[in-house]
Amino acid sequence: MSALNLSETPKTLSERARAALGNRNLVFVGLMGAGKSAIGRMVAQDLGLSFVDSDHEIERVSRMTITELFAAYGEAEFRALETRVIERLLQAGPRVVSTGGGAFINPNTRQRIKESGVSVWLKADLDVLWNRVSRREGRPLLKTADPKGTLRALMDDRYPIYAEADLTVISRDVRKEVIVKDVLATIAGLANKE
Ligand SMILES: Nc1ncnc2c1ncn2[C@@H]1O[C@H](COP(=O)(O)OP(=O)(O)OP(=O)(O)O)[C@@H](O)[C@H]1O
Ligand SMILES: O=C(O)C1=C[C@@H](O)[C@@H](O)[C@H](O)C1
Ligand SMILES: [Mg+2]
Repeated sequence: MSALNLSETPKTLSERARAALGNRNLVFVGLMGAGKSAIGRMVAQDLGLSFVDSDHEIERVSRMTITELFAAYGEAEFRALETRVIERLLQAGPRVVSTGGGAFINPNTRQRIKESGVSVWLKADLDVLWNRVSRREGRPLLKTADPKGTLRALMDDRYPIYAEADLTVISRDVRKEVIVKDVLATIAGLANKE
């Protein structure tokens, strides 16, 4: 029989995840609709860290929406701005950073994320993503004749790259709190691997 150590208070899941993260940023990557913004904000709250979303930060500094930026300057300029903004956001950690869907695809940004934090890929299947993104405008890459086909093509192109993230959590149709708990448990599990 093992002795009960009363001096050690059991840590909560959030506390264990926070300890495993240490001084590193937590960076969410994945496709549009995966839940990076929604889940990232909730995880930050549980970890007691500040939260920032790169799409929102880009809109704030440019005083334009992402749709307006794409229309006025094109995707290449948007990507250049995104790279600079994320570089800056990663410097002020530890914090939780949710990135735009294309950010991790850029090799420089991917390298910076690898250096400054723990990355979590929120991975979802096509129908989950489609269900979520088809409800809201504001995603210029999906303004095509066949947006669901475009989303499928983005999955084919990008999933091998998102797979380079440190951790993967399946984003599915369950309550957001369930996904948050999965994320925290996966981060807490890092402590056993490192
Ligand atoms: N587990 C979930 N259950 C139900 N709805 C969810 C879940 N996760 C996210 N959502 C909803 O799906 C929508 C898309 O999520 P969110 O905006 O967080 O995705 P995103 O990954 O940030 O996408 P983007 O790359 O376009 O910014 C939001 O309305 C969000 O509230
Ligand atoms: O997947 C993408 O490339 C994008 C996703 C969004 O978060 C925005 O950053 C923008 O619409 C581009
Ligand atoms: Mg988002």
